[in-house]
Amino acid sequence: MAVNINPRRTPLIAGNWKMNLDHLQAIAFVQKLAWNLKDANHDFAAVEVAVFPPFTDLRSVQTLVSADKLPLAFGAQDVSAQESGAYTGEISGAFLAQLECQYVIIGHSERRTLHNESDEQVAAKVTAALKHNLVPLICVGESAEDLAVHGPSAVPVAQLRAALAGVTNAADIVVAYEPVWAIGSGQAATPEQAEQVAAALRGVLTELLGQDVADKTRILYGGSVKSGNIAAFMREPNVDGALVGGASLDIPEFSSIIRYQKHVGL
Ligand SMILES: O=C(CO)COP(=O)(O)O
Repeated sequence: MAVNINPRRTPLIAGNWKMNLDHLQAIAFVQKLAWNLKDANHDFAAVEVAVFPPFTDLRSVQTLVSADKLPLAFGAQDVSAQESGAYTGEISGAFLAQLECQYVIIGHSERRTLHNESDEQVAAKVTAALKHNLVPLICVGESAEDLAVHGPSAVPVAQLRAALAGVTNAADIVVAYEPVWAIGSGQAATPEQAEQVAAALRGVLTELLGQDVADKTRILYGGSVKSGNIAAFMREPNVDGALVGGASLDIPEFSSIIRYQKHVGL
């Protein structure tokens, strides 16, 4: 099996906390995670680590990361397509940039399904993120029904095409392939399935943004990632990391996922 050694793409292990951990819990969590990784001599340049707390935690996380110079990236779980104004409950990319967020998750399946987010809204949010130099972490993925009807790649490919509608070829983006049926189900995709879709997504990047951008853009797999299955995903040539939900809330488990190279000797 191929080992992921593309030198242009630093693997990224990202923790999507969803609606978990308040700002006080976030401080304790991030501190412990950083200590745990430091104790384990984690090489952050070799495998980047990012956390995605709820909006209300971001200021606390920013303060901690900055004061203690923690080598952790962080971002928000969503962003408004709007800049400012009468949009009750929305959060501008300008505010996230002020909080030194590096990333923002856009188009997570929970936003698409629970909040009816359309491909057009996802594209507008991607444009808004890039405007503020936030790296959009664009989520795509098929439902179980899509999988049965269209196979694994069709819907994620169409979603990525739509999300990139306003993107020019200089953009720094991250793509996450998260099959809806694998999220929170304990039933991850097989590494082969993830690779097949990731390769198709890289084809879309090549077509729309050019070879150079496609070569350096990280494509993550998400959906029931655990310490026990991460290494097999990371062996796939087009899988450059993981977007981890439930397992990112358990420090030893998340740390073990981040340190996947250690326990498989990659
Ligand atoms: O939705 C996810 C990350 O964004 C995946 O969640 P789980 O890792 O809990 O399956």
